[in-house]
Amino acid sequence: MKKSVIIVAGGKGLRMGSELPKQFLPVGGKPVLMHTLEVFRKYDATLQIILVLPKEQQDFWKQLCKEHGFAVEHLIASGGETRFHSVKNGLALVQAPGLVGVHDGVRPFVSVDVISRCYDLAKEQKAVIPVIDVVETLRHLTDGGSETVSRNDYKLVQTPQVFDVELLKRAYAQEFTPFFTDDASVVEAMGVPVYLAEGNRENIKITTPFDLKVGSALL
Ligand SMILES: Nc1ccn([C@@H]2O[C@H](COP(=O)(O)OP(=O)(O)OP(=O)(O)O)[C@@H](O)[C@H]2O)c(=O)n1
Ligand SMILES: C[C@](O)(CO)[C@H](O)COP(=O)(O)O
Repeated sequence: MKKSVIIVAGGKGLRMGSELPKQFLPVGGKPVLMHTLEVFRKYDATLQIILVLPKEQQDFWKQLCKEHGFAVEHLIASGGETRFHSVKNGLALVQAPGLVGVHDGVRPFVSVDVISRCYDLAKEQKAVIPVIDVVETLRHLTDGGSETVSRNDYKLVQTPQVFDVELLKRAYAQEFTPFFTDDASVVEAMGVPVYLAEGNRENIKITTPFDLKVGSALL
């Protein structure tokens, strides 16, 4: 079965606040994005990798690849206005039938085990996402104040989110709404259930300068 992954790195990184876009910041001597592509290549030597980058960053990325002797083969698609639009641009390069994963470029610490589990389960389940337990106490904000809710009723959602290609293409043909914060929410909007798989705690999304410090410690 043909397998692809769309690695989205088309965002602005506003919460990181760095001049260099966060996907290019060095962790352990090389850009975040190179770690991310490498772990997918390690998972499967034949996986089609599609990297989504803003148009204006594509030449810089190619230059970085030369400088680092980075040889992981991949296609490049252009970033869109939101994550939804970036995924849609990447998806245009994927052909059915098969499985396609969508992964945040800024999640370089996903494990090969988690990638493998999500693709394996997606052969049967069609829509699979990795999640982890909530380890802190959760409060829900109400009109008057706030109240404790059971953390056992919630999960934290990660990527890669893996789908049957034809299903994901149908999902992404829907009109965008701001409620679409990940790929599962887009698929669910068609009434299709999503299967939960175990993620890995190290699979953090590098969002703020604090996450970069955690990332360096994880290497
Ligand atoms: N228009 C967009 C917005 C986000 N993303 C990608 O989606 C992933 C998760 O988004 P997030 O961490 O929020 O990245 P940014 O949108 O860049 O960050 P911020 O919200 O702080 O600006 C990132 O890999 C980001 O590059 C994307 O491909 N295209
Ligand atoms: C897809 C995601 O990483 C799952 O946790 C998350 O929803 C991305 O959110 P963001 O708003 O782009 O940070």
